[in-house]
Amino acid sequence: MTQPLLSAHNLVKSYGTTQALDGVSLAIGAGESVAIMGASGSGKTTLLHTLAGIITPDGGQVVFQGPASPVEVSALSETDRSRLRRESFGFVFQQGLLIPELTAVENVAVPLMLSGYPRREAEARAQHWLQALGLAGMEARRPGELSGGQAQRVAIARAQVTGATVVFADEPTGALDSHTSVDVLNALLGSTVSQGHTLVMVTHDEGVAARCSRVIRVRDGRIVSDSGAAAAPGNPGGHLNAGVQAGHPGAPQSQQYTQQTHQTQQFTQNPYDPQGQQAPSGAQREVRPMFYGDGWGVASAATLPADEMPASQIQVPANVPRGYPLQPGTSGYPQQAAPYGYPQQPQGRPHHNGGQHR
Ligand SMILES: Nc1ncnc2c1ncn2[C@@H]1O[C@H](COP(=O)(O)OP(=O)(O)OP(=O)(O)O)[C@@H](O)[C@H]1O
Repeated sequence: MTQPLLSAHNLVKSYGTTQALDGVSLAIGAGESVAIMGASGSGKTTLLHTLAGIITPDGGQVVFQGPASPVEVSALSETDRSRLRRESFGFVFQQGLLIPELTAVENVAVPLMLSGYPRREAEARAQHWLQALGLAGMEARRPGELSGGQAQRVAIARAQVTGATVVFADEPTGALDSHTSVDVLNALLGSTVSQGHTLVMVTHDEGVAARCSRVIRVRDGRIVSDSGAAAAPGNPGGHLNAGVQAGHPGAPQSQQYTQQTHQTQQFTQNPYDPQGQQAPSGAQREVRPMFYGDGWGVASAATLPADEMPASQIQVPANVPRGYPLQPGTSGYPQQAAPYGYPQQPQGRPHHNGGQHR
């Protein structure tokens, strides 16, 4: 590994008296598939969420190598972390966490719409992804009309549609039978690492972990083994928990983001739908705010048929800043071919659409 794509430096996180992370350091390169394993309560999800900028650590740093410069994820404002998650990271969870009122194609299109793509273009890209993942003909189905494996493939399409550099998955096959698990895992690996992207996945399944290029085992909030530790920069001896040294190239002085005193945001078990958030202004009907694909979205109430849901109901709050540097198509953004027929990443910026989106 020359330059880590994502690195953690001495991460510490406590919940009350529970030490969920106790000095975790690691470095992950582009194109790696990393399985995080460990007993229940060992800190796997906390580590995944901290790497993804969902949880802010009490101590330590997470650095993401953006195309322009390294970004200290753990020091970003909540708004900038949300934008980073929305535009550079993808998420797949055990239960998919699809929006039940929306069709498959709408679910996949939402992250693009949140990034400013007009609905038609977003849905066209979403449709390509659904087809690539073997879901042609199911675009108009709602999550309740899909099998568990199909719903997970929709979730994978949603995670990939923005051209995410890193996909984080938390037990993506945990609710599936073994046959369906293989299908979903093939889809996940084929759409990420096969395109040079990175997959970081929590799993209890040794068979799933065996398909990954690297296995990290966690116990009591510490890394106890790492099959890729020797490859980590600054860790030539492969010492556990020693992944990256202080003074790493991701030092925050080249930070392009607005750094603010970050607020600790308490997430519920569903990080897509945290409590206590205010509905964005301008909502046209009764809505519930959704933290969707790590952007703000507005899902219609259950009474609103999905086919009546205009793009204008999916809005980004006014305080999301423009000019985010990590755009698909930007110099430095991976532009590798899609060897398995997966759609290419979106190119360039979306068209303006009457100011409904940023
Ligand atoms: N929001 C929270 N509030 C309080 N304690 C928490 C919270 N989230 C996690 N914990 C505790 O932190 C520790 C690590 O939790 P975490 O969910 O990261 O473990 P895990 O390895 O992913 O577990 P599992 O495999 O059961 O999902 C556990 O003891 C857990 O009870």
